[in-house]
Amino acid sequence: MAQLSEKELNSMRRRVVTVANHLVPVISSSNCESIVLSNASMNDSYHRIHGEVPTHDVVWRIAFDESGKEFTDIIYEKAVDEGIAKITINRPERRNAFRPQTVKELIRAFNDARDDSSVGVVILTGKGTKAFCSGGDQALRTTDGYADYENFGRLNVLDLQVQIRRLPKPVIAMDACMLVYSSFIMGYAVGGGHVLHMVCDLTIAADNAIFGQTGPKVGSFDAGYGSSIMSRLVGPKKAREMWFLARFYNAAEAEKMGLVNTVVPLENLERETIKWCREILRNSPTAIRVLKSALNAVDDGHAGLQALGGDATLIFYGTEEGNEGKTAYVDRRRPDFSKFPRRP
Ligand SMILES: CC(C)(COP(=O)(O)OP(=O)(O)OC[C@H]1O[C@@H](n2cnc3c(N)ncnc32)[C@H](O)[C@@H]1OP(=O)(O)O)[C@@H](O)C(=O)NCCC(=O)NCCSC(=O)c1cc(O)c2ccccc2c1O
Repeated sequence: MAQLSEKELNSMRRRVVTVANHLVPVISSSNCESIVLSNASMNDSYHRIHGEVPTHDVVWRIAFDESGKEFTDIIYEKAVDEGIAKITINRPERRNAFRPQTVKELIRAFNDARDDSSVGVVILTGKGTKAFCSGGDQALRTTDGYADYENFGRLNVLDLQVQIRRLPKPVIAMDACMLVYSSFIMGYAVGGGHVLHMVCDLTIAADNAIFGQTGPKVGSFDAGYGSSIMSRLVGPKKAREMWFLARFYNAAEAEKMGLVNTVVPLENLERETIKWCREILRNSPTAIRVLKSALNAVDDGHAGLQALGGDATLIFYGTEEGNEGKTAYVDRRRPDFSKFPRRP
């Protein structure tokens, strides 16, 4: 066999490292232990230049909305010197069930996170160790939705779902739910709370999270995103199973179904979620923005095209060609587009 030159050997080594870099660390559903990437796979030029994702603890500070109003049903925080916002549903005594007020506050916080250009990723989670969110507060259900301080009902969580879907920054559901109950452990992202995590871009689940729809058991259903996005995530047959039987699924089953991105031990949940945030924040915000709208576009019809089209306009405004049109208008002269190529 012909001897390989040193150059060929180096080239082969580089190819092996490149392939290794595309291997994703596997989380075993049974024991949820991370299989750590070998050092070799981190020895490429990207990692040499960028180094490891930092693992230091986040320092959170309480945030307010643009009018400085205090929140009652949620906790809104931003990481000091990092582009991460965290929104926590704060009704642990109701398993973080939401009422209209909760949803109004969530909408204000998400609006703020969208408008704050220092924020690049938003985490949505639930307070305490027992639930991410158990959906609409059934004690406040009326004949026309959910009512707290008003004389009419609302289904305003539907507006929140749309807001998360269209937010031009990734939203990560952090399912930190754990309930130590006698000798077994469980936690809940169910009903409208389950829909909220599905609408988020990514879901990182604790190993003891529990997922499911309850609607048909309590005389309710989400025939909007709760059905269509679920069908996309888990496939039409599983979606029917989830809705018709209204069973609960553990984190390993949810991962297998494609409902969540990864499952980690509860004690690592926030650390892992922050790591994902930091990895995202290293990347081009515009690339991520356009990718989010592109990934949604085909399912979102006119609204999806509008978001993707808006991103194209946003980028075009930053070009010399786009600027020539505006400048000519302001200067009251004819625009000269002749210098711009008509690309193949
Ligand atoms: C989540 C549970 C499985 C947890 O069970 P567990 O045994 O651990 O705890 P308890 O059941 O004892 O609950 C403790 C405490 O919390 C109260 N609580 C829990 N969830 C809710 C809730 N959703 N609403 C009101 N209160 C809740 C519970 O009553 C206890 O209070 P105490 O005073 O007794 O201590 C279990 O709690 C559970 O199954 N919860 C109900 C889940 C559910 O059915 N959610 C509603 C589904 S429908 C929905 O969410 C919905 C909302 C919308 O806005 C829509 C809009 C448009 C279309 C569809 C919508 C929709 O379907």
